[in-house]
Amino acid sequence: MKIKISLVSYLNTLPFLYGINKTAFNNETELQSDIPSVCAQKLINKDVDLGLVPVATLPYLKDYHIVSDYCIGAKGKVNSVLLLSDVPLNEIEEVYLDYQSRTSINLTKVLAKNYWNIAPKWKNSEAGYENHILGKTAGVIIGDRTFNLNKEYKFKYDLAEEWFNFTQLPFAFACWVSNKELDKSFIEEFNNALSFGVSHIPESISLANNDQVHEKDLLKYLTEDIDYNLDNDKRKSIQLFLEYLTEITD
Ligand SMILES: C=C(O[C@@H]1C=C(C(=O)O)C=C[C@H]1O)C(=O)O
Repeated sequence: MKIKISLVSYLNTLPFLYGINKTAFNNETELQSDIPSVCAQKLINKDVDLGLVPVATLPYLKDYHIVSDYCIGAKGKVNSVLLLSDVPLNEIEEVYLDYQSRTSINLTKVLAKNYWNIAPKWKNSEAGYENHILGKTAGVIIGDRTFNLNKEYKFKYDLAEEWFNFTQLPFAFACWVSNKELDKSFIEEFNNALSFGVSHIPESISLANNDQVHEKDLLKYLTEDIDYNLDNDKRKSIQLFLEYLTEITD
């Protein structure tokens, strides 16, 4: 039986995709490409065995295993997870929460409560909500859509940078998680594939099917902004974030 994998459909997963495709490994797997909130739901529902899922999903999984030393993380600015606003933090009254996100929308709540000391009204969103970010209504936007949008707003808060200023720690937005114990040899092979991809970032860009962003900017984003290593500081950061998350009720 093939192992079913859901991975995030954003440009920052190209190195992972490249690694999986370039190794013989893809014969053993069935890949599905989804927005992060759907990756999360599929892993929770057991529609897939393994996923690159938002870390905020972890408390909702009965049995979970972080199977890899790779993640979608950042130390300081990530540039693709933003709170966008026409007004500064202390004037924001409402915040649209990106329907594609699970981690960043919760990170926004954690930072609002513990670091920014603001208590705006949280609003769920659906496709097209970007057009309603206006005046005192701000919005969280993640992923590829931020590349062209962020010039349009006067205030732009980078959530990985804000988290770093708050905790002095890097952040991991998503990591590779299985909802069951997987074969050791599979995990090893899988990590080799990811490692191959992460060490071939320039080549992985050839998979991009996106005219939103120039190749040069994409290379900078994948090599300087995104940090793929799930090191000890990022693991510590995930634990700290999950602790803060238990205090978030709305
Ligand atoms: C940095 C990013 O991290 C993403 C943010 C996620 C979230 O907020 O739930 C989930 C997956 C990550 O890919 C991004 O894709 O821009």
